Amino acid sequence: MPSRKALVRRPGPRLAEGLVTHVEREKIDVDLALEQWEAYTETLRAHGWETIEVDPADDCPDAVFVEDTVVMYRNVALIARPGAESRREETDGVEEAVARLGCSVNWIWEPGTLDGGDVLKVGDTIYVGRGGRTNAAGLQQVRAAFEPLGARVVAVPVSKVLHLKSAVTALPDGTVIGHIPKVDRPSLFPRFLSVPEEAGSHVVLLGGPKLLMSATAPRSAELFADLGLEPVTVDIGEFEKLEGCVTCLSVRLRELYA
Ligand SMILES: NC(=O)NCCC[C@H](N)C(=O)O
Repeated sequence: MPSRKALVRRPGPRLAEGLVTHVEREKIDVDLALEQWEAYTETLRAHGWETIEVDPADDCPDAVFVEDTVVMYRNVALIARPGAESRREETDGVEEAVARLGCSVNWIWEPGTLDGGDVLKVGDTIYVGRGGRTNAAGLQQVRAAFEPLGARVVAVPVSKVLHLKSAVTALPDGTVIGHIPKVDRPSLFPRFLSVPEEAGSHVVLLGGPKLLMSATAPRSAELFADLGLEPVTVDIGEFEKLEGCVTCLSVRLRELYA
């Protein structure tokens, strides 16, 4: 049976010091962030996902954005090497967590850098964003790790947002969605649907027609509902102030066979 496990990592006390690159810094309410994180993880569980908490990394302000630390393809966990120095130590606990789950573990090595947020999988196509956090060596290492397993790696320029998945994600049928002003090259995707709000570009596939998305994109949610999908919304406002989105707060492990 394919698994339905999701790695998550609770926000630490230094969350407010998290990095901001493309947005103005705003004040973070750490208690509210924790409440939002609890509600996010509860929503995953309510939709059949077993959440597995990675050990906290309280010295790392951005550790809650666990997606950036590892990329899963089949049962292989490729441990990232974050593009921002301040995030490098976040991978330690993640390495242990995936090894404990029985994943085969591989690593991005220096001089490669890669943030998991730059990797979008659509079936066996793996889009890798080449932008502020992921360099050419990192991209090449993703090819070396996953192409022998049957993946096709497609490089995508990213200049307008932090990560590839800040610009685009995909619907259950593989259609890539994005808010045009934030997408460098929509023509790289075989099927592309534009959405009316930036936060509407970010969906986590919960299974079947259900899409987890931010409450700040009501018009995009309406568009998805009109297409027969079922948006499930969460408030992640405190994380959005740090350029986080619904995708970056978890890593779903869908292809582990227990
Ligand atoms: N995958 C993601 O979208 N991650 C968000 C990371 C936000 C964090 N403040 C950072 O700049 O690294």
